[in-house]
Amino acid sequence: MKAQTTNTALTLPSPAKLNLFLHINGRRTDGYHELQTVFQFVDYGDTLRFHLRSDGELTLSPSLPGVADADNLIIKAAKKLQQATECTLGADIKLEKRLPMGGGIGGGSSNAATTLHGLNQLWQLGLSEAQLADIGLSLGADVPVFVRGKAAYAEGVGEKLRPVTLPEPWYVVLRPDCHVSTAEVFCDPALPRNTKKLEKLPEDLWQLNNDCQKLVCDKHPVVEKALQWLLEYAPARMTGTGSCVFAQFDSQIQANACLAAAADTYQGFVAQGINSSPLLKYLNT
Ligand SMILES: C[C@@](CO)(OP(=O)(O)O)[C@H](O)COP(=O)(O)OP(=O)(O)OC[C@H]1O[C@@H](n2ccc(N)nc2=O)[C@H](O)[C@@H]1O
Ligand SMILES: Nc1ncnc2c1ncn2[C@@H]1O[C@H](COP(=O)(O)OP(=O)(O)O)[C@@H](O)[C@H]1O
Repeated sequence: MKAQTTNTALTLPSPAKLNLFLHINGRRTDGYHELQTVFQFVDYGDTLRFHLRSDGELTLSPSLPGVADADNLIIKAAKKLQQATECTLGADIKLEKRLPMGGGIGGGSSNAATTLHGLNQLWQLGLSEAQLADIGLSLGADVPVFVRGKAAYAEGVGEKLRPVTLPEPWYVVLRPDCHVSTAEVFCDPALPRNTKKLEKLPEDLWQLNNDCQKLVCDKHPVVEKALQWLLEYAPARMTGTGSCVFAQFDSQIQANACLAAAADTYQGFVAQGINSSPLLKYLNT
């Protein structure tokens, strides 16, 4: 993506993330779950273009199918920022959506984080990354890691972040033809919620699990099928609460070959794991 920055317009990337493992350690009194996970970004995602308006209005185009603009995390993030800073400026926002929705790759949360950074810059608000991450947390547990832009070992509800340096392999990410709601997974009585807290991250994260995987695979056979298909090729697992599944490869050539073999049956993409979000490169801070 080419950087296009003027005083009145700004184009920014909005990458996906993978949860390399996901442990659920307990449930808080507010219903949210304590978890441990490692987030890594991939060099594949949406693009957002912000154009300054002086009248305070916020517009989004195109709208997402099935999501009212007022419920879109992009508009919600922009409104939160206006409220937090009493800013009277607005923006026309264009969204180029590539990431599947409800796939556990954090597209909505990433869009929210890119919007917070983008408008902070366009409106010259001068909020710190920590202030943006705080606003982000009120929009979703996954937003802070996208605001910080560093691969991280996360605890709490996903907001206590410690940057980690991971290998940057190639991934095939497949999107089985089903939408999994994060809230539904966390409400399910069959979800395991008492995995013992790790004291220390092991070197090899493949020896850990995604605690949501079995439940989602049992409920959605298409997810189980896609996972079994990938496992024929490489170590594979589900990301977040699904439905996307991913497999890890040493080279882009191997990953492309796997995706090509999947193409008749599954939609998906190849991307490299990256420890620093491409968003950071475009910010003035
Ligand atoms: C669990 C993860 C792993 O990355 O799942 P994915 O959404 O990526 O699949 C995320 O942290 C999700 O983050 P995010 O998608 O921002 O979640 P939120 O909008 O805050 O919450 C959606 C719903 O999930 C439940 N929820 C979410 C996070 C958490 N730690 N405990 C929960 O119980 C809550 O019931 C909440 O109503
Ligand atoms: N900008 C957005 N992009 C994607 N989804 C959004 C957005 N705004 C709101 N949503 C809603 O959030 C839900 C979860 O989206 P997403 O973040 O893509 O999935 P996940 O949390 O599984 O990774 C979507 O199904 C959609 O209803």
